[in-house]
Amino acid sequence: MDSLLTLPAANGADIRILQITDTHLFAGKHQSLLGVNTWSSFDAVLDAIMAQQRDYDLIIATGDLAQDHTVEAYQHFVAGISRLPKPCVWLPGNHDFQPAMVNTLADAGIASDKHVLLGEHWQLVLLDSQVFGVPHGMLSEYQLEWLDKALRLHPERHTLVLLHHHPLASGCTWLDQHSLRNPHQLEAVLQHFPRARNLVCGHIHQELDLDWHGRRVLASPSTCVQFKPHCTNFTIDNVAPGWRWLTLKADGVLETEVNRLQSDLFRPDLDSEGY
Ligand SMILES: Nc1ncnc2c1ncn2[C@@H]1O[C@@H]2COP(=O)(O)O[C@H]2[C@H]1O
Ligand SMILES: [Fe+2]
Repeated sequence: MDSLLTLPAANGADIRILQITDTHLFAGKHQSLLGVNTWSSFDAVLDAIMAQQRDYDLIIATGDLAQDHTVEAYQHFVAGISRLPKPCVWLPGNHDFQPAMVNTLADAGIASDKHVLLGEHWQLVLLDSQVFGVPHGMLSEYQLEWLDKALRLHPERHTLVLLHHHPLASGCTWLDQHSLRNPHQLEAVLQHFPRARNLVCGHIHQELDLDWHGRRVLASPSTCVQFKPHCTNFTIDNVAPGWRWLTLKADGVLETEVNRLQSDLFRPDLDSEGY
């Protein structure tokens, strides 16, 4: 089992987390995805987060950190995220290339732990739902067994489960063909753990807050291009890059808010038909 990271709550009992997702960085800092320079938009998001001067304990990076499989793209992620003076944990998305990702992030001292104990009352578990080479997700038997084992260690803790792929229909037909293919198996594990009530994902580049079998599933904007909610076919949204704040309260309540860049510097090419 992956090692266990333990972080104290810096501010009383509440835990505050910053989610960054789907940075889609390239080897070249000049390169763009659907008309958005992904390094510049990530950098602008980091500037805006720093300007907020909020206190927080941990950063979670929920996949698709690189678009082009290169070590250089992960080095750019490291250079950016290192501007924020907090620990970061991460999981892979469908576009990630784990041989480059694992080593580059580890070499930079970014924790590879997938089970994090947060203060006295909470824990995070980070899952790998990548099926290499395809956009949809699947949790392997290994991942499901590991999740079960991790949750059995601390069933009394309130739990946030993180994975890249959304486990339920998002309302975008074209994205729902790329969802997690075995959500029933995830549900079968989670049903034994009533305190595992909250899930956070990336992948769908939009803000969502949905009920899934009595659990809460949050999806979050990308730091680059956004997809328009409730569309049948591929549709880019003309809203700014964003990030999510989460506050985990001692009694198990989760409070959250999405923030976006105020500038309109990162407008995508709305006529693009995919990538
Ligand atoms: N036009 C399209 N139709 C369907 N899927 C697409 C299209 N363009 C891109 N995709 C895939 O949809 C995925 C959604 O988010 P990702 O960034 O993981 O990667 C995207 C691509 O793999
Ligand atoms: Fe993705």
